[in-house]
Amino acid sequence: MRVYSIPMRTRFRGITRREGVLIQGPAGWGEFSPFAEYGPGECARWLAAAREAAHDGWPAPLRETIPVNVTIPAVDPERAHEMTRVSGCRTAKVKVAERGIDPARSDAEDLARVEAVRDALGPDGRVRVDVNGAWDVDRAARMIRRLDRFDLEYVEQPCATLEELARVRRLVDVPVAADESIRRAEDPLKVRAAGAADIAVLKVQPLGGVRAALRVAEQTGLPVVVSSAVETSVGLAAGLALAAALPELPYACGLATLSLLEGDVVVDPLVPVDGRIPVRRPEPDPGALRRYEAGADEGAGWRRRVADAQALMDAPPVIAVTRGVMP
Ligand SMILES: O=C(O)CCC(=O)c1ccccc1C(=O)O
Ligand SMILES: [Mg+2]
Repeated sequence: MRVYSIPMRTRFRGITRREGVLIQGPAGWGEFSPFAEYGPGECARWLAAAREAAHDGWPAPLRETIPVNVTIPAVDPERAHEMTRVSGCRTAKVKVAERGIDPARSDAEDLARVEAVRDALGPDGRVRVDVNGAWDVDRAARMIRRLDRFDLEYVEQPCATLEELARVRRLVDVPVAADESIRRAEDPLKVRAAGAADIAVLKVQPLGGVRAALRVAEQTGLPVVVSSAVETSVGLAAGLALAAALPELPYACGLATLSLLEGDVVVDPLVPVDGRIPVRRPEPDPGALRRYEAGADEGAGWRRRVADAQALMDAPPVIAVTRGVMP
């Protein structure tokens, strides 16, 4: 087990270093990198994904390369333009509604950032925005209409609840994608029943592995966008395996996130070439693992997190009988 700590190039979700654990098993390496605010219950699913990678491997791929979007954090318009241009991607996902700033200023900055990204891509590029649930229904309807001046492919998680997503979906023409409503929900399948989304954003670690995510894809019946949790190439490889195994892949995936990190644990990172990432599984490099090895305190904290998640996974499922959603 190796614990890594890699500085972020750009602040993302309020974090400036990405940390996690890499485990090795007979099938290869797996990544366990839940964000700091996730408790043991959620972490157990992230650990199941790492165990699948290390012990079972993944279903056979149906495609050799995966089209991807560049991910643009809440940066100024000049930086957003530059990041889009150098990515080589023809689809961009722009983060909007950054927390902790005054809404009027945030709305103006979001419009300027999306305008810059549209300018960098030209008229045939695709632009989607990710709100991470920050808007209420009125602000969502108003902002989606204003941002759609720059022609939006879809809007990801405009509001926090399923009920709000369903209302926004009826108010605007831009398709709605659900992310947190799937990845942090007790029952990811409620999204479809609620009529809350046109598209499902699926992430391997929060859903408990490639096979678990494939089951969610099948059961929601919605078109899927595979996205990363901002992982090293070890974690990204699992996302590529999911994208490669899906029967249909109509959208570019959010797997081009390595450029948000200052480095990686492999020597041949999973980065896009002409907007696509080849489906492969690079091995961690001993030198890179040493370079980004976490300090003793962080290492001890992560070992404890793994042990806590492990204990929960091995314990008998106390609530399984009342849930009725077990596969
Ligand atoms: O989808 C992408 O383009 C990149 C991944 C991404 O945005 C993300 C990464 C880590 C945590 C949350 C999110 C998110 O989609 O909200
Ligand atoms: Mg999202």
